[in-house]
Amino acid sequence: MIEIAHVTRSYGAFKALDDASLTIREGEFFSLLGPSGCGKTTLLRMIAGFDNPTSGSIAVDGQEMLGIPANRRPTNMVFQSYAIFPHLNVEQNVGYGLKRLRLDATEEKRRVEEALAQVSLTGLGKRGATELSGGQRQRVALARALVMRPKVLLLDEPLSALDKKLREQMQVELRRLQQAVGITFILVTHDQYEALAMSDRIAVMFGGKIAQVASPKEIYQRPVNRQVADFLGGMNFVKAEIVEENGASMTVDTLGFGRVKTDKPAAFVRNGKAATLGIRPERLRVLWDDAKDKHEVAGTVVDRHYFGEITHLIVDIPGLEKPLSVTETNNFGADDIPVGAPIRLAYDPDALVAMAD
Ligand SMILES: Nc1ncnc2c1ncn2[C@@H]1O[C@H](COP(=O)(O)OP(=O)(O)OP(=O)(O)O)[C@@H](O)[C@H]1O
Repeated sequence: MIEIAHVTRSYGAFKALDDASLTIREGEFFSLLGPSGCGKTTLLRMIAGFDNPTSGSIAVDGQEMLGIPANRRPTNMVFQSYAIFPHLNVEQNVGYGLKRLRLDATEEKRRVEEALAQVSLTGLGKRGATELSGGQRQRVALARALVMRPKVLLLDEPLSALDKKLREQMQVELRRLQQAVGITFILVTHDQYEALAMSDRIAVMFGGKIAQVASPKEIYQRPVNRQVADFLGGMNFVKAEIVEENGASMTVDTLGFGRVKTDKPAAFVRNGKAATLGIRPERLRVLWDDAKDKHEVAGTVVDRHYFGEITHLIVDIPGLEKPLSVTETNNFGADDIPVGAPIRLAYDPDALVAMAD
């Protein structure tokens, strides 16, 4: 278990990390997600021991890490630029860190073999480091970290140099590997899909602060504020006025959707009677012909964008400040709905989430 408590890292007056607190559980695949410059790499480097907090503490399994050099910590880092040694072969690259442990030759060989098998590189041990594809180099870098049997593996944008197909394949593999070896993985990424696809939990960061920590589904469906909602994909925002609050739910009035009862997230910050409701574009469904739904809004299609398997419809709803963005599959012909056509959209009130502005 990793306990990050009130960690701040200042560069002069600038705080790259500002009072960040976070608990990462043992065996968890945890991602630090946020835009460039939000402080995620800074945090990862401090866990690794390559940098020190200006204040605050970082503990692994109850042991304070401050003052412990990187090579004495139960962590190991895989870098974005894999930094494998070009003059060594795969085996030598993977076994490099083991030299320090002075294992006997058989044991060293066994551990290298084991690490190569974990990343599906069995048989490639004698290959030169320069005779590998990008994906294979990435695996060597992973094996080189795993061979040290760290308690925590730290990954700094490890897939960003790979093309899209390979990246998606490696995401699945990394996730499978993490489950197989059972050690804690902490991944730094600015790619929301990568974080959603791989993680048990995600911390979303902005400007040196942690905005939300939750499961991928919770982060996507119940973002605590507009910034988190926006970063995780498209979101329609609707102005609302709170009529009644009742524990975890509340009733709000909107001009476009009328009066609706919605969930109130635990972290909801009250700002008088005003609130913002969010609904993801794919949670609005086109109602065809005479189909009826208990919850529907009616409007006019003002724009249409074709994306092959899906169509994006922009729908003007009377009373709403901004038109709604709707994602519909093309199974039923959403790609043929003409601009200017009247349209009705069904929604599930559960898909409307209240958030702080
Ligand atoms: N040595 C340094 N001196 C001054 N400022 C720094 C230093 N290192 C990092 N920063 C600043 O701290 C902030 C956080 O940097 P960090 O590398 O953690 O961001 P990041 O979220 O990982 O972004 P990226 O995805 O671009 O790497 C940035 O604004 C960066 O410019």
